[in-house]
Amino acid sequence: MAVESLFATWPPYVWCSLVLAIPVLTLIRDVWVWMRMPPGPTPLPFVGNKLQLPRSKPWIQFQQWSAIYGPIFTIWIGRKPTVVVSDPVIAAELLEKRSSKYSSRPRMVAMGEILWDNASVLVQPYGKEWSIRRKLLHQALTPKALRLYKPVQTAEASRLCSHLLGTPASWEKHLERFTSSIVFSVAYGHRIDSLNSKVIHQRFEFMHFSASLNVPGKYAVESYPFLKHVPDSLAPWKADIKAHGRLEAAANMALVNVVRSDMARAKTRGDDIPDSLCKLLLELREKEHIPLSERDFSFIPASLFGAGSDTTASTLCTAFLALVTHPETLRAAHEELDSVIGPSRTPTFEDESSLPYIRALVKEVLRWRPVAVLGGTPHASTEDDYYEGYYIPSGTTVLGNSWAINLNEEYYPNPHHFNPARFLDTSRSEKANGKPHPAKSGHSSFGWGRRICPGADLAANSLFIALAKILWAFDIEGKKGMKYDTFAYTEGFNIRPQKFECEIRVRSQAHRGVLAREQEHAEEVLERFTPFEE
Ligand code: HEM
Repeated sequence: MAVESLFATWPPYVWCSLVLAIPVLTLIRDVWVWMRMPPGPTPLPFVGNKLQLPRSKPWIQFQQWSAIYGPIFTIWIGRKPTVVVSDPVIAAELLEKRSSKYSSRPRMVAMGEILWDNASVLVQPYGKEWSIRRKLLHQALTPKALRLYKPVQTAEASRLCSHLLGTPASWEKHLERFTSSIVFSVAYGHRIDSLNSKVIHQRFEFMHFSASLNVPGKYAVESYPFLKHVPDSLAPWKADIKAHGRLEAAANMALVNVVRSDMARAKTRGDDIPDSLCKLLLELREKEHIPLSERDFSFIPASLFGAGSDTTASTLCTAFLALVTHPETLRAAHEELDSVIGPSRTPTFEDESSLPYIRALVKEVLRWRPVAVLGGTPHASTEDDYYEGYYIPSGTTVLGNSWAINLNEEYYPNPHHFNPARFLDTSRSEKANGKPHPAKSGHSSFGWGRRICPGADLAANSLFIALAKILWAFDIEGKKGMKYDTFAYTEGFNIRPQKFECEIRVRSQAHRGVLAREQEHAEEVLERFTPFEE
């Protein structure tokens, strides 16, 4: 008998049982997995913990759950498990020591696959395509390459001080321009003179659009990825995303072409053009085969703005909030700068090793309020694994909750107290200093293992030079009678303090004179980095 005629002879109750059996068996499988995974809030069948997740600041709820369920717990988004880690040692064990299993990203169909067509290193799954891009980024961010970028970082920091001197009330905008200009100068060898430049508007539009795709539940394609194969004519949402993707790719390629023509002019007319990440990669591309299309190649320098500008600016905003609310740290910084540098010049990178307090202050800012509050983009596992007897199936999303990790009392006693000194004397007792953190940096704000932020040293250099010069030049204090809330932060993947006002005053006329002199020198350095037009 043919199979079809066999099915046709089945009575309806067999069909009904079969239809019922699918969800029941799925549920039994889910319960079986759930029972073996790290414990967490009890999920509902098929819905998971979706209804228990707060709309606002989930990292706080996650921190509270870690107090109940332990430093590694599971939550379910529908039928997909997410393991949340709140302890730096466990994060290092999974995401670093076992990084061959935990270095992928959860699938992001709308953003990673439809918009960017898998060109962006940030959301790319672990594998060959990712490692080609990652290797190129490393090649252009080696310690030697980082030294090439220091003059522009120094000059931009002097310029930042001069802007703060002129219009202190616009301090947040000045910080944003500073980090945007560094990112563009490092990526393409062109500076940003104003946040109104076209290129900045365009980048912000791209960032807002990609962020708008990442809203849970907005696109059915995230739960049913086969929908990405529906023809564009039947899926206007998809055609719209693709159109945005084409615009972004064209803009990225246009920026690479700017550098290409700079290099051509340097060859033919001997123009003196600055070193940039894009230039280094184009030179490399001339020497060796890089298996990336023109479009895919152009996403590498472009990744610097999305990943490095807002994060660094937000960290500087946090530094201002910390200084305003912990004035004793401003006094300690002034003491160090006055004794090591004195009043007749501002600090430079050469002074870094003689300024331990400023270096500790940079680390403490990164720890105190981690901008990538949930560890940036989540990791995903690619093999089944066990941790302390708990099962972690392949395909699990793994979130390092940087908020809970960086504010973990066991490692950082009195964690909400902004105290750079905790990074100064690491030989102090565990009671005074907390348990030692597994990373050399002493915090987890740049992520973990093979996916750790490739721009960490570049960002740390920007933070150091900006804060060293600002602290040398200014008093930063709270406004009289104004109350400051150190928990008032924005929502989103990257957080920054909600807008606040503060007093920024130059420390003396002598300091003002030095700033003016150094500003002149900075303009000379920056001349080579011709600005993008407004
Ligand atoms: C204070 C500033 C910054 C912070 C706090 C920060 C933090 C992070 C974090 C937490 C991650 C995810 C790491 C992980 O998955 O384990 C990340 C990834 C990344 N960051 Fe940064 N970042 C900063 C600045 C920069 C800069 C200046 C660049 C420019 C080169 C950059 C480029 C990237 C890229 C390309 C990735 C994706 C890496 C990958 O998926 O393989 N970041 N960053």
